[in-house]
Amino acid sequence: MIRFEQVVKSYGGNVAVDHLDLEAPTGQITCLVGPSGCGKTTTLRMINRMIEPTSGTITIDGKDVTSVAAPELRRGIGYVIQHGGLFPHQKVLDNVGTVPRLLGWDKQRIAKRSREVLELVGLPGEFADRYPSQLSGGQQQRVGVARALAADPPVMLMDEPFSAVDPLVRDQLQDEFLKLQHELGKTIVFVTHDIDEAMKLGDQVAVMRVGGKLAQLATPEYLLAHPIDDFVADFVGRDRGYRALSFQQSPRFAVHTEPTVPLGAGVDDARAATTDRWLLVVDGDRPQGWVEPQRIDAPIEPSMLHRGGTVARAGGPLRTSLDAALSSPSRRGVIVDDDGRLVGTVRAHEVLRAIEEVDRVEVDPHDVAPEGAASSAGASGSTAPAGEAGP
Ligand SMILES: Nc1ncnc2c1ncn2[C@@H]1O[C@H](COP(=O)(O)OP(=O)(O)OP(=O)(O)O)[C@@H](O)[C@H]1O
Repeated sequence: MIRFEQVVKSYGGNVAVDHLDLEAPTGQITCLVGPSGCGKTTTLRMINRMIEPTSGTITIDGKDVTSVAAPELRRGIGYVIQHGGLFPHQKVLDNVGTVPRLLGWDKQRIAKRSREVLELVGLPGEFADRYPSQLSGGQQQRVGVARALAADPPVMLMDEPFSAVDPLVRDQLQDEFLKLQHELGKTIVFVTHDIDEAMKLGDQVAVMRVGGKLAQLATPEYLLAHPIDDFVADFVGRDRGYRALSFQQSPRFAVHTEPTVPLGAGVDDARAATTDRWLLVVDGDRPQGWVEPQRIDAPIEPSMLHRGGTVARAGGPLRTSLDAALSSPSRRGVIVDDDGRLVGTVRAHEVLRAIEEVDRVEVDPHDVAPEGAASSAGASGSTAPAGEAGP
């Protein structure tokens, strides 16, 4: 666990981080999020002593970070920054081997491990001999992650690692990163200014306000349900009720059997299959898209399918089921099992009924502002430990 106790960093008269108390639990992702200049990067860099605190202590697993020489400390902590922070004149393989080299590993072991972590982040062998400029932004970012992982440090610090890539690639990198973390279980502190990213990645999210104060620390689900004050509520966004659905698993609402026809079915078969305007087309047991039987005049082929509409996994978050229903041309959301096989369909009003039946996460009694506290409950930081914040 990484623990901040009353940590202050000031530059002359300016306080960048103000009496910060924060715990980043072992094996979890703690996201630091907040407006520009609120002290996120300063907080992160104090962990590996790239910045020294003015006062207060930071410990990793109970050990004060100042008790270890800074270079040695840094070798034991993975660090990833925007654009990957790669050395432009070194090949990918050499970039990845940076820390193992500093640790004095022999060449063979460094090369073997470097290839192994590159594989882990989805960059097969052929990338090893390229220079960073010969990679896309997303690939450079992956190399940055591989480099941080090379010596298998228990702790990783990540400063806006995915913010320089376009939204689609970012989404993909985030998904891969979560999968990797699921396997590796590192203790991660992750700085981002993007609340969606923080909510997606964080086991817990620390919202900071300008002046370097912690406004609230809680699970994403808890933050959405119980923002401590207007600042946090504004920051987590106006559509937070809807977003909170991402964290609510679907109760087992009834899924209806949906009439289907296979790809290649003729006009008559399609018209006989349903009296509804829309008909679901499948390939084997996998949904492909919708057609309007009354509007087709030839056997169904892929180009005729209306593919608008997401599919939702049975038992997945309510938000995806609602999305599936609302985005479907038939207004019936397609539900599939874990292998993508058709289970049936659901309508938006049925999902909404299920939503009404789900309890909101309970407020944590420790989360209430003490009598006479300054204008907001979060003035001295409010923490709802991840363990206590679940439903
Ligand atoms: N070396 C420095 N000298 C003086 N002030 C600094 C220094 N580094 C940071 N600051 C100030 O400390 C405050 C916190 O900066 P920090 O970079 O930690 O914020 P941040 O939340 O990471 O911001 P951003 O999201 O814009 O990167 C800011 O007001 C910044 O101007």
